[in-house]
Amino acid sequence: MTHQDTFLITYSDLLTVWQDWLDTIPHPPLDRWLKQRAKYQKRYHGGYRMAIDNAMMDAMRYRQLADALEHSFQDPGFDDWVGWDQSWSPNNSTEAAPQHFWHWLQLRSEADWRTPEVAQQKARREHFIEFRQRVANTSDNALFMLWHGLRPSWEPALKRRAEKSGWNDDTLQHWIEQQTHRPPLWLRQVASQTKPDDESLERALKRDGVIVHQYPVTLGEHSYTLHAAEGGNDVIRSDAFKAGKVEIQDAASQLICEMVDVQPGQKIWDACAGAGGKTLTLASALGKKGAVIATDLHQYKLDELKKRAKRAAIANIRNFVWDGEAPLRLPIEIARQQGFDRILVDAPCTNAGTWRRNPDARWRLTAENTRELHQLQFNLLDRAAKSLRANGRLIYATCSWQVEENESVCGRFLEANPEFVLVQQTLLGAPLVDSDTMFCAVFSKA
Ligand SMILES: C[S@@+](CC[C@H](N)C(=O)[O-])C[C@H]1O[C@@H](n2cnc3c(N)ncnc32)[C@H](O)[C@@H]1O
Repeated sequence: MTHQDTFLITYSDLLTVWQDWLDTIPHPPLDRWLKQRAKYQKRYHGGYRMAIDNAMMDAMRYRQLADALEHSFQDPGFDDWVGWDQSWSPNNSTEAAPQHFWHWLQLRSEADWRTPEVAQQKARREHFIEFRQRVANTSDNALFMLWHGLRPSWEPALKRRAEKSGWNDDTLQHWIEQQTHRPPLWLRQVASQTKPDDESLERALKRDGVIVHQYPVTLGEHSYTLHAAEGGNDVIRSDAFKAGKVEIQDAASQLICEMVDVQPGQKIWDACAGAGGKTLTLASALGKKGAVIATDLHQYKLDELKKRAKRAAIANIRNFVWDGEAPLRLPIEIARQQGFDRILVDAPCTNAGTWRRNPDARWRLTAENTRELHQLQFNLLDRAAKSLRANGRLIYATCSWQVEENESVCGRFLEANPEFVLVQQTLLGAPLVDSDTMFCAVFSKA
């Protein structure tokens, strides 16, 4: 049963929340905006708030498709979706009037919203069924992508991804289908540095009514057991979470940390640490020996990292701002050992691999933005690399599937830094795992 089944959303609420979001310029990330909004809109709480949030996420996924359905309803033979996409913009779409927009969305997401009758309702429903049939029978990737909430003009970039990762047509289609729904909430057990772990994650969370499932994942020659919460909404209210025994971290992020291959006693630099999702994982993998230096462009993110480290009782993290404009001035103990043993560059990116959780991020993807990020990613990797000691490992990661942000950056880096060798580069997460899609490359230095 979905939340829409239980909490019937009124049309006026759908319109109000959506219009408020459209009027908030520049558009903030939708999930953060919804969370903020819920603080002062007390009317939307509990299950009703979740139903509204889900409706907004669906609207975000299928906003282009709703316009396409309206367009093809007015012009039934139309099929040049790549051409149509080029003149479509999420910021000035004029195709579907609000009542039609929500009608198409309701059909696509099979939701039980209380929307009003629309003119030609029967003909519209028939058109929708016929369109869905066309998608089921099509070999046209552009139409298939449109139906699953992806812009048809991204097809060449996705094809490049499929080629690089050796995906066949079924794998590509599976990845496209995955983009229509959220992955589960992935969890990581935090190894305490002060107390031995006395119980499993499953048992600790079960007391608070959260069911945890185990998933075996193989990465190269290694096998790992990852955990995901069923439903997941109660995790942050659980005692285990409050006591810092469990962190929420996507499966692909956890696999990136595995690829860092932390060994006790090492000195690690997490160069784009943000609020420290990966820093905490690396620091707890070190145990009591070794240290992580966490840097980021933004102090406020590092402040959040400090709070999280305190909650998890992790003491071997130092942090300060690094803006990536020049190589890092090495702290004295790192200079003494002639550089870090491991450097992770978890670079800023388009976040194209996180569209399942953040459907709004897809409408911010542009070729220009990708080009600018490619340059920034290369600069950060190239400058961070200067701080690695001989025989150390440099790890480059993004949460994007785009070749231009990943393999292309790595290729350019190798050309500029012949003392480095590429050990491995791979996409992590979806389509193989039900999670976000990320990229990770490991370099060693002679
Ligand atoms: C992908 S996020 C890092 C996520 C983080 N590692 C985690 O696991 O939660 C990229 C980070 O790079 C930072 N960043 C952006 N531009 C930067 C720059 N020029 N120098 C250093 N960090 C930068 C951003 O503030 C952001 O926190």
